[in-house]
Amino acid sequence: MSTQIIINALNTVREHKPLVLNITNYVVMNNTANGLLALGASPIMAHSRGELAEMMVFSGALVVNIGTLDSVWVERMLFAVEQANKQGKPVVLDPVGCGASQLRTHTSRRIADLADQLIIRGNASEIIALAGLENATQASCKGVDALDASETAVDAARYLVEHYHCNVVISGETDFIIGKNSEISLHNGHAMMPFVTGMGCTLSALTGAFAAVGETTGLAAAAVLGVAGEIAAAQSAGPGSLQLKLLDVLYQLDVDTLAQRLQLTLVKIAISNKP
Ligand SMILES: Nc1ncnc2c1ncn2[C@@H]1O[C@H](COP(=O)(O)OP(=O)(O)OP(=O)(O)O)[C@@H](O)[C@H]1O
Ligand SMILES: Cc1ncsc1CCO
Ligand SMILES: [Mg+2]
Repeated sequence: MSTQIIINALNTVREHKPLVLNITNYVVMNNTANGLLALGASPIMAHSRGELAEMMVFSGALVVNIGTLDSVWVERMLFAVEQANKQGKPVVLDPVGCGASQLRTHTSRRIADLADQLIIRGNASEIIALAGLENATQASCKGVDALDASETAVDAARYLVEHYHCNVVISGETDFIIGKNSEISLHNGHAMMPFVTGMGCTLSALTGAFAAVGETTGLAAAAVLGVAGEIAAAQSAGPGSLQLKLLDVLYQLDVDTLAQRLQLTLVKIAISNKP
């Protein structure tokens, strides 16, 4: 069932080419725009207050990535989220480096509080820091790279799902897609992937493309990037080639290869007695 949802979502993105509005960091603007194009979606990077409201009208989703934050960007991000809410559009939050500074942690929480339809995609350290649970094992967050295994962030992700009424994707060697009604672990990807900067940011951008066509769990993006990443890595001598090869593989990825390679496990499915 999950496999079919992923395939349908990829076909729909390619058919509809949704516009994804990104307020993202200086490091990854190029990677993530190219990732969206290779997937079959249409990126726009914008952060001027003078155009965000207009652009949100015809964008399918908003991706807010706090990677190179400063005071001007904080205000713009909150304004953009208000516009997304007004238009009934989903918001993907990438809380890059959450926990590394109070500014990042505080801003991530303000954005998450504000967004009506929210998906959070972060690495384990960011998810643990964002949740800030008192009994959490201390997340080690010194910068933008994860220093914790994704498994250790599952309780934090569950807390975020409840607290912000959102869906959460924890990326890492195993990705976890955590929602109110289901939890899925995904074992695709390749150990070379974290050696390319912005791989997680690309995942968040792709999450925006899928959300724009109604796949708001984050599963399809994690599955597609995981499979594309492992195929690309197998053909790459190192991170330089991987960064380029990934775009070719995303562009060429056919749904049969995707389905054959998927390694996902349904961890939990909610039992509901509601009709
Ligand atoms: N050790 C690994 N093995 C397999 N896949 C991995 C591994 N580490 C990361 N990935 C994959 O790489 C992608 C990015 O995840 P990662 O957790 O590295 O993001 P991130 O830390 O937010 O990256 P960045 O901040 O540089 O954008 C995901 O698709 C994830 O599944
Ligand atoms: C390296 C880096 N620093 C701020 S954002 C970013 C890209 C990966 O998240
Ligand atoms: Mg990241």
